[in-house]
Amino acid sequence: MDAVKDLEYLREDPCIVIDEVSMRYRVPSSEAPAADDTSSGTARLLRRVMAKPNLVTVNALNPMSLVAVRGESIGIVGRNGSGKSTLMKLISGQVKPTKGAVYAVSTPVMLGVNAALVPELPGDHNVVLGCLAMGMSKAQIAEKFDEIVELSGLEKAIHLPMRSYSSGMASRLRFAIAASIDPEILLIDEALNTGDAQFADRSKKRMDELRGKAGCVFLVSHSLDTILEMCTRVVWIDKGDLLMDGEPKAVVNAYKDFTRHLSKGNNISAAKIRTDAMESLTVTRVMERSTGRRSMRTH
Ligand SMILES: Nc1ncnc2c1ncn2[C@@H]1O[C@H](COP(=O)(O)OP(=O)(O)OP(=O)(O)O)[C@@H](O)[C@H]1O
Repeated sequence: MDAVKDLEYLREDPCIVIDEVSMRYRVPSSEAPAADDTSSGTARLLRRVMAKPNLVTVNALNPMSLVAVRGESIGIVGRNGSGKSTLMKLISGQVKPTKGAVYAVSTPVMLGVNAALVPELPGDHNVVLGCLAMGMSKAQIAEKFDEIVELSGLEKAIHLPMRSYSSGMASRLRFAIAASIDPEILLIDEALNTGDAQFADRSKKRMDELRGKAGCVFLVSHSLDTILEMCTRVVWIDKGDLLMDGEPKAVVNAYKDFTRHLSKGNNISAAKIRTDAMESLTVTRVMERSTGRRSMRTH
């Protein structure tokens, strides 16, 4: 991820600039490519299983630009597979875009996944490792250690190897480690939230504190109430396309309307809502450095 050096040239006070970013995955597919395969049933299936898989392209995100300014809490909504997590991974630098670039004023922290931990080591050793990986000094780790262990709620299990943890316990530890720093850019992907009810309460409290301190927050959630409660701006993505970007109520209502039509089988009216949303989108363009790096929004 590149740092933006000349941010003062940009409109407003950006934390993140997403410049014409797109993401394509190449994945093996078992679908038979050969149209001339006339064999049927098991013979065809066997042929497919034995054959070298053909690679297909998945367009996870089509080119899109966004500028997130300081003080914004941006919710990302969309159907399953629409590209929300991919966008978060691009912002956090976990994956590189196929095209375009993401610029950030500081390293974005994705809650719960950034800590690279070692399953063979006990939880407390992993706390130290995870904190070092996030760039904390020994003194900072010593200061935060008890807080992290307490937030994880692992109690005596903190001394056991991580490989003996349930997936919920492991994600609690990762969350507690990641939440120990106060990032300027905070990313929360609700899909990663696998803790139980008691932990959900504790993590929500810490998340609220972090949101309060962060310069800018991105939140992916299927809970539209959570989005409305927490966000100052909402982005709707569908099948890799940016459809809407704006005031939370307006975007959430349009998205709800869209899914309501889809669930009733009104595909044509749902498609119209999609087209209308896309046509009235105000597109962000990040202009070339030679013209003075600026972002502007045009219809
Ligand atoms: N590592 C990967 N390799 C190949 N394809 C991927 C990969 N990750 C995601 N995809 C594909 O990219 C598209 C977008 O996926 P993504 O996980 O970003 O969607 P999402 O909006 O977060 O979905 P959900 O709401 O179900 O979590 C999907 O078609 C998915 O199959």
